[in-house]
Amino acid sequence: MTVGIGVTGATGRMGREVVAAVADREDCEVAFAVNRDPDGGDVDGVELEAAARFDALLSEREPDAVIDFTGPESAVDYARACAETGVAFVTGTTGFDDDGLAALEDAGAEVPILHAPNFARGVQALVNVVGQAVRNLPGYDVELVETHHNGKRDAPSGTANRLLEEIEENGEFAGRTHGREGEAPREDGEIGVHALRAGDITGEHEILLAGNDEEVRLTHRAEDRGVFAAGAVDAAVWIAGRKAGSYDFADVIDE
Ligand SMILES: NC(=O)C1=CN([C@@H]2O[C@H](COP(=O)(O)OP(=O)(O)OC[C@H]3O[C@@H](n4cnc5c(N)ncnc54)[C@H](OP(=O)(O)O)[C@@H]3O)[C@@H](O)[C@H]2O)C=CC1
Ligand SMILES: O=C(O)C1=N[C@H](C(=O)O)C[C@H](O)C1
Repeated sequence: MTVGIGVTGATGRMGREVVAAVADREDCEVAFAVNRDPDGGDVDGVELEAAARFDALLSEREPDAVIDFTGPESAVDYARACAETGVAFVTGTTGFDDDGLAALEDAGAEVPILHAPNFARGVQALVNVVGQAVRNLPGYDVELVETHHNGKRDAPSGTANRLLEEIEENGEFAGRTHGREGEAPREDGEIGVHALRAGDITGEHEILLAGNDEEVRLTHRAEDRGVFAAGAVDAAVWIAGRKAGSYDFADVIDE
């Protein structure tokens, strides 16, 4: 079976990668690719359609899944449209507020929804090991540094927030300190969080644990956005045809 995939934000940094990743595989095909101002253009030879026609395209082309890397507002709109038409929805978009996350959860009651802040398999491995490191090193100072390109909207990154949740679940901490300035000595138990934005850096996350005259640095560096696109396409192929529910990238990897 060939999995038909609709792509949103198709002219974005990630949308382009997703179209290319789908085209590279034999088990799926692009059902449609939308952006807000298609202007007769294409991505990798795939004709662009107007995002305003998204709902109509779901009915006309009947994709098995949609892959979305856009912004939190549009991702929620796209998820709702998929829920109404019975199409599975995979989103790598980050920066959702609580209402946005709740809207994705609601859509998951109608169709399969998979939301992951990072589709790199190495990041999933990092999430798994960071909890163990924190458990093994109680009382060590923890700092997280994430570095991304200068066009990124949200900070800290979705991945950083996921890693912070894992850190907090596995140790006793006083809270997060976002950057430091002026008279700002480190408080016991705080987790320092630092977001760097420069150039076209794909995405780096480092957790530093220090104490007891030693330091541990756990680092993931994505060298190409293709790694995220490949994971998202794996997720779309995996989710197509599944029952309604809210899924995670760990479900794809662990199966
Ligand atoms: N989970 C993961 O592995 C990864 C997640 N991301 C996340 O993916 C998202 C997109 O990142 P990136 O590709 O770099 O961003 P870009 O800004 O390069 O692209 C975003 C695309 O989304 C579209 N878009 C934005 N807002 C709207 C809207 N209101 N309605 C319709 N379309 C909209 C834009 O479309 P148009 O061209 O029409 O303006 C644009 O093509 C971010 O949230 C980022 O954090 C990024 C990389 C990996
Ligand atoms: O915006 C990006 O580029 C990325 N965003 C994701 C995030 O916010 O964690 C994942 C990746 O690091 C790239």
